Amino acid sequence: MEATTTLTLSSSPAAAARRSPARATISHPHLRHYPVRISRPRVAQSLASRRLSSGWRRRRRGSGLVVRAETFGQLTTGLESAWNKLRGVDVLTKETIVEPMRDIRRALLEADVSLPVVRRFVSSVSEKALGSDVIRGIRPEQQLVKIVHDELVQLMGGEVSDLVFAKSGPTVILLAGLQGVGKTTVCAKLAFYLKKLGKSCMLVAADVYRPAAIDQLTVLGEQVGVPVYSEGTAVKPAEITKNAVEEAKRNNIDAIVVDTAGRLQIDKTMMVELKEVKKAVNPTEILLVVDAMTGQEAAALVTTFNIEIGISGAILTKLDGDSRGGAALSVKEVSGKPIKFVGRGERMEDLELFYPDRMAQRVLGMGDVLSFVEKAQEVVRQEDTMELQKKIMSAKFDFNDFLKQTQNVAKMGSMSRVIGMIPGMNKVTPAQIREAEKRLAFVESMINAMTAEEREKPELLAESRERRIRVAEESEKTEQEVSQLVAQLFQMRAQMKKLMGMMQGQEAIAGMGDLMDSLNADEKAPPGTARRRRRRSEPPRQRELDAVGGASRS
Ligand SMILES: Nc1nc2c(ncn2[C@@H]2O[C@H](COP(=O)(O)OP(=O)(O)OP(=O)(O)O)[C@@H](O)[C@H]2O)c(=O)[nH]1
Repeated sequence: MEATTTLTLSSSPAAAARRSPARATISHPHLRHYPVRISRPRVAQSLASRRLSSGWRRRRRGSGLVVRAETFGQLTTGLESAWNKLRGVDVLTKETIVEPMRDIRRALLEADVSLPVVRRFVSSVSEKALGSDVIRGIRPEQQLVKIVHDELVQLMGGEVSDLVFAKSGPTVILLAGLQGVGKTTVCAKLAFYLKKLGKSCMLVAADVYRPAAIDQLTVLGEQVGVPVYSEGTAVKPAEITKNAVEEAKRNNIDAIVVDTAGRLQIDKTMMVELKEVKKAVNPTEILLVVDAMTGQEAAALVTTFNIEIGISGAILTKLDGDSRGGAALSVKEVSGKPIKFVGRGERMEDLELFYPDRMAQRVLGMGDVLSFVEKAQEVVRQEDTMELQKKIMSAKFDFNDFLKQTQNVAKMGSMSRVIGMIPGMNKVTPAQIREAEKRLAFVESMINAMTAEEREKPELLAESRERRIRVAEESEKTEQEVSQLVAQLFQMRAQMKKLMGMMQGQEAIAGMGDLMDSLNADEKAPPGTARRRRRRSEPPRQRELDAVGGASRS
């Protein structure tokens, strides 16, 4: 059964002249889940009140983190109160997430995301928050930031949706959109983008109702250095576009971008005209240009155009303005069509591919926390911990584990930027971490020179000087250095027992500090010193130490 759309428009000519909002109620079977109320985009308002943000604003939060916020300042702040509600909370539970979820819901609604989208989002975040594992060293609020980030990415379509190019013949990109949304500017920006990709391009003036639009396109074409195809205002847009495709073929042009007429509101003539162009040239891409400042209305518009003519995606303009975020967050979810590009200013280079991941980071303004959580997840896998715990319990911590742990500490080094954020880690200085990274290369070469058996049974090395000499020769280190490494492993076994007690919660990361001490300890100490120091802490097995100590002396 073919779907039908009913548009009920109510706007007096006088009101239209004043550009007051025209209301349109869409009823369509596909919109069952997303009842939307469309009002004509607040074009005049958005143009008049455009307050361009001055780029990134840096703010320092109470937590001591440097947080960045861009256009979605209000949304970012709203979400921030959700994280704040988790201060002092140890774990995410049904009870502890009630308040933060309420804040997230409020923040999204205030950002003009439609209610059904917000409901689904909040329920999905709650589910993930309750089902998430406790990760050592990560505070509940940091965990929630990460969950919300991942959900935002999904909400916006997950992956970047790049332009599609025709397999043969010129790629035809048809642009549609209401008046004043930035369509003509986008035409030129796209041409600029295509040129950067090394594609030849031509602009097509198919807005036959406004001679000024043709002039504007001609000027912009000159600005970006691409030809503009025009047949004036007397020919039908479908005809012009068809002829333009032929012209592009003759001149071996890779892509054409077609500028069509914008209207103050969705009307039948506009849709019919677009359908005719579509039928005449079968465009590779049909992109609807929408104004980000219109919030969820932008998402509803994309839905309507998709139902009416079938589009391949949307371009969101004026994201540098007062956008609250609703459009960027809702378009994909509501319409099923991806946002392909975003406009962030009036210059030709201000058009970028839409990356859901980057956008989510911008919304949250917490890139640092996110990369920290990701890195910590990578470094401190729970399974690894369990495995390590078992090994320590059975005193089987060997050179393979030693290497893994050393690598982990070095990995943490790459995040020394956020070191202060890690509970218990602030006592480890970035300089120490850098030292650990250097040490890793040193240690790795010796461990690589060991046989698999020696790595698993360090006792073999402790008991045999020949083995140590062989490892030293193969790794181009001194025998003394190898002896020291072996001694260090046994020392670590002893210290690991201490670490075990701290394996749960934040304390475990603090244990990394001990690990660091252990790695750095005795590094420059002469053989034998390690032994004395060790006696002060928990002593490892005497036989092992004697063997290594003896080896050092021998
Ligand atoms: N700040 C900002 N302004 C933009 C952006 N894109 C377009 N504009 C401005 O928006 C105004 C309208 O852009 P046009 O390209 O003329 O819009 P249009 O959709 O072609 O309008 P009609 O031709 O009337 O249908 C111009 O002043 C553009 O410079 C953007 O991403 N950011």
